[in-house]
Amino acid sequence: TRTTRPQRLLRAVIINAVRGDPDSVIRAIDHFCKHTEWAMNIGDEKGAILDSVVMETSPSTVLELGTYCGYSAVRITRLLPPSTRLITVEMNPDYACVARQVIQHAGLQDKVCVLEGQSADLIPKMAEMFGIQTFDFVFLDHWKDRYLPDIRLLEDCSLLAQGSVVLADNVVCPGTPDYLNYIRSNLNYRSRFYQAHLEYTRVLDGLEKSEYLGCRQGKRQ
Ligand SMILES: Nc1ncnc2c1ncn2CCOCCNC(=O)c1cc(-c2ccc(F)cc2)cc(O)c1O
Ligand SMILES: [Mg+2]
Repeated sequence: TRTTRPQRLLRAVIINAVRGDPDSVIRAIDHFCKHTEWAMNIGDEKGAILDSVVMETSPSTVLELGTYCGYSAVRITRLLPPSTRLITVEMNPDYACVARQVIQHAGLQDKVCVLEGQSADLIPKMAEMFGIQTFDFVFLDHWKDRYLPDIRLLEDCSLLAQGSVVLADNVVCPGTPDYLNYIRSNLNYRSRFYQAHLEYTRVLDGLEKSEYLGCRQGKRQ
């Protein structure tokens, strides 16, 4: 049977990227997506915004929802201090398998845990599984209609602390209107929109960064 797009992306990484060099893995994927085959990685333009938010947050505990081929896992993890780990959740086993190999090619396999399963099932088990209390940084990049239920679930599981940062991809394209409405009208968050473009295209897209302010009452009128 024909290969899948993630398998063709992985082959491009193995052929073109230097093993153990995360930046060459990022460059190889962006080149593949620009010149060979589009794929739904955050990409270089939005990726640079992701980098800057990770660096300004300098998180100790990081959660990513929606691994796909591991591109953003490599982008995030290459910026983390040695003792920090990324937990990334992917429900598609074929994507997870490719992501583990991309992450390994980048030499970051000891710093990333790729969990297979539905975010809704795994979030309530995170604290117990990893012996953590809260996440300093959360990156949302999975099903766009899961952003809102999952941010609520993170709140209900007390996995956000004052100062935690949540960064959401694709808030314009494909779009996450219910999430944006919730997070922008909620006094427990301070949000900022970063205008950009859908990866490897001229279509408008953007990222929404939201800082959790702790649990205050009420909604903005
Ligand atoms: N743990 C979990 N729990 C639940 N669900 C989960 C999960 N883990 C994975 N999944 C399944 C969803 O995985 C992929 C999600 N990402 C996207 O769908 C996406 C789509 C586009 C896009 C496509 C076509 C266009 F024309 C224009 C834009 C662009 C992007 O940047 C995207 O990120
Ligand atoms: Mg995305």
